Amino acid sequence: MKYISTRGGIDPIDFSDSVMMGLATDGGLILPENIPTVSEDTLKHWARLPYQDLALEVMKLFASDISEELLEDLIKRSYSTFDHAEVTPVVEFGDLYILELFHGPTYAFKDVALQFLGNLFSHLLSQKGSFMNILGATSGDTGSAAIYGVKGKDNIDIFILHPHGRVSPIQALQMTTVEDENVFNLAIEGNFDDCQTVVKTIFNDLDFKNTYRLGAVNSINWARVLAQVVYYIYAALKLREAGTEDPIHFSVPTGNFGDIFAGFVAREITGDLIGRLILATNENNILTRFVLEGRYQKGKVVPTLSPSMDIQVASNFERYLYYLFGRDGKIVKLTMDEFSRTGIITIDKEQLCLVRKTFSSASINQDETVDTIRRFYKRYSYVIDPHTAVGVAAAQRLRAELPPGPIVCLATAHPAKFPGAVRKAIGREPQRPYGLQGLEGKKQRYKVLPPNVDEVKKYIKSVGLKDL
Ligand SMILES: Cc1ncc(COP(=O)(O)O)c(C=O)c1O
Ligand SMILES: N[C@@H](CCOP(=O)(O)O)C(=O)O
Repeated sequence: MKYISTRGGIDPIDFSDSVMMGLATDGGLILPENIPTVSEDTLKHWARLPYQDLALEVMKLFASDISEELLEDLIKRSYSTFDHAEVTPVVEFGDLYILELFHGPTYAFKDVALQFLGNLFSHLLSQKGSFMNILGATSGDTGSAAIYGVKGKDNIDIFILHPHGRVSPIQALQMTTVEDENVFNLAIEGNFDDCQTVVKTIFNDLDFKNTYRLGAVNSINWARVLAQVVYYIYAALKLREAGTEDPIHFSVPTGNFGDIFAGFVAREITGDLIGRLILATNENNILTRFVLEGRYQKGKVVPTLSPSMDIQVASNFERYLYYLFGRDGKIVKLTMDEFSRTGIITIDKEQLCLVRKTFSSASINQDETVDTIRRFYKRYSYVIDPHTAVGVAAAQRLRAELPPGPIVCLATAHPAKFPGAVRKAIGREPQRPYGLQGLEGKKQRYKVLPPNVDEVKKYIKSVGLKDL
């Protein structure tokens, strides 16, 4: 399998090179040259596999330059840190299913991909005898998951930008209390979009990227998306094995469009197994407006109770546009250049029809989010986090307009990461799992910086060029 850029400006490269490249050197996002599809017989075989074995089957379709033995070892090690034997179990609640994605070390779905990516980076770097400075932006969860994926590894330093004061206090502590010397937290005086813009601008400075050997942990890195494809297929096949014949719909709390794009890829691979993808947003609803109106128009970022989704410019949306625009890199490039100038992308009616065959969408406000946590708890004695609640509320609102089929809601984070929102809903904070206890007593390390590319570069330069 070879990899290309959404903007058509790179020669095809191998999986390993695409992982190291992160953002494509032409400013686009990396995608496989094609998305393989599998037969019904293969799906029947996959349905009987444990999570790790399924991950191997799916990933080997895309990582053809990595030996099966190595891939298997990376997968086994990556998921040995999870506290559930099934890695991402599916739990039934009345007419909905919850796909629990928070059993990894930092209690959010990001661990599924970042435990794997941390191990993959480490392997590729030691093979080359090389070193990498990871640069990433977070609205709360990618940061800690990436840090936990690489902390203490001696061929990697990691620089994570988070919006100062705009992630939950526990999310901030998860990042800033890590003691390993290869971890650098930058608290940016701005919002997540500012952090992401700084990171992407720095990646587009190819001299700087090469000199400082920058690597990406955000979902601009294709390996992130790939690892997330697995749990959609795993959950859908679980329901298929349990006797469901209709296509399985997924409700996905969405911000940067990485997770739901993984759902799109899973849907392409598996034919009719997966039905509609419900794109659930909070008040930062640029993507909902796109699905409803065919217009992708930047607004202002609004802080909400689901802060990890407080995003306007969705990084992976460009990957979807590539498919929507008939895999034409030139059109994608023109469209993205236009978007940089005007802040608007508009599609025609035919394209909007295509969008709506795949996606349904709803925007859920904060009162609805709190109410959903409350009602779910009252009915099932099960606490969902505010991001998951956005997905559950969207599923409940849209159910009547979907074709027949069960809905699986992605539980993207453990509720204990967002005690404030949970307290609002049920009058008490959720029980903290072991890994989130005692954070407040620990020493914090972070540097406050303005949302300024030169300041961030200066900081990286001051600590980031190791002699090997
Ligand atoms: C808990 C949680 N839910 C949902 C999302 C949205 O996912 P994505 O950015 O892949 O759309 C995020 C952030 O990525 C998150 O941290
Ligand atoms: N919500 C994310 C934002 C970054 O998204 P990514 O999937 O591109 O890493 C976060 O928690 O940081």
